[in-house]
Amino acid sequence: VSFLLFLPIPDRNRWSEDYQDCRGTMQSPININMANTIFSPHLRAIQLSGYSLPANEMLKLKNNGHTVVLELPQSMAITGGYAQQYRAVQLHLHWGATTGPGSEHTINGHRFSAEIHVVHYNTKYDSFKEAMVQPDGLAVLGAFLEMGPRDNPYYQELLDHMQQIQREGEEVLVPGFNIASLLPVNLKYYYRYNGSLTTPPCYQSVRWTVFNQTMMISRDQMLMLITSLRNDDGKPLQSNYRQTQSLHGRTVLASFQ
Ligand SMILES: NS(=O)(=O)c1c(F)c(F)c(SCCc2ccc(C(=O)O)cc2)c(F)c1NC1CCCCCCC1
Ligand SMILES: [Zn+2]
Repeated sequence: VSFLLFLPIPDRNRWSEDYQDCRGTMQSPININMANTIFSPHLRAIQLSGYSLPANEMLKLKNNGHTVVLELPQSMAITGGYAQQYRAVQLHLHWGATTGPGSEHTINGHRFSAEIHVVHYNTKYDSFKEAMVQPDGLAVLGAFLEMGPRDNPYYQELLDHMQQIQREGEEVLVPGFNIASLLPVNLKYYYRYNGSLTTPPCYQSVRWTVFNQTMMISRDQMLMLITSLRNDDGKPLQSNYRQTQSLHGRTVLASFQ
């Protein structure tokens, strides 16, 4: 038994892949091969409630060293498109660098410029912390961002403040706005699969929705996103996406044909 004393004890603060769930068989992100998705007519349009926040509701925007996180009130909820109701926790982004794109999910092997994740927890659990270890505990809405000819005024609500949180740990308060404007207008067309958090502890507790419609922001806005933040080493916070994981036989459903 004495050799057990010499086993390395994982450092709880190290966001590394030595958490056992990170080596599980239901990991995210994944490549979505459109030819292998299954059309499911019972997948209803996603319904959002309470997403339009008044300007006097201030939200915390934080550089946590890995991404930019906007904390969200639990008054925001998913009320359609899932079997149960989910309440919002936070949203954050994944992006690349000037050398290449940075979405987490890929479609037919194509990586998009960036990806937004809006994280929610199942209200059948008392708290997010309790929910995030349950198989039906979390719902994350994901949408791809691409570069287009015009500035996106809704993403500008976040990008306006990135210069104020350049260093890890810095945070700023931003006025509320309609968070639904960060997601596609059409919430009917999406992919659905069971997966995980894409960062340690990699809990396999996420019912993923990846929208088919892509959001457009301008080239200048994308540059702002990929050049504003520094990580805990003071280096540019870029390409903060995890490699795609094996499906291990999982099926990806599509709400459209
Ligand atoms: N794609 S994702 O949803 O898995 C995801 C990532 F890929 C992420 F990379 C992140 S950020 C990395 C995890 C982290 C690090 C520091 C802090 C802090 O100092 O407060 C907090 C979290 C990140 F925050 C999230 N989402 C989080 C999952 C991690 C822990 C619970 C918080 C809610 C959702
Ligand atoms: Zn994410």
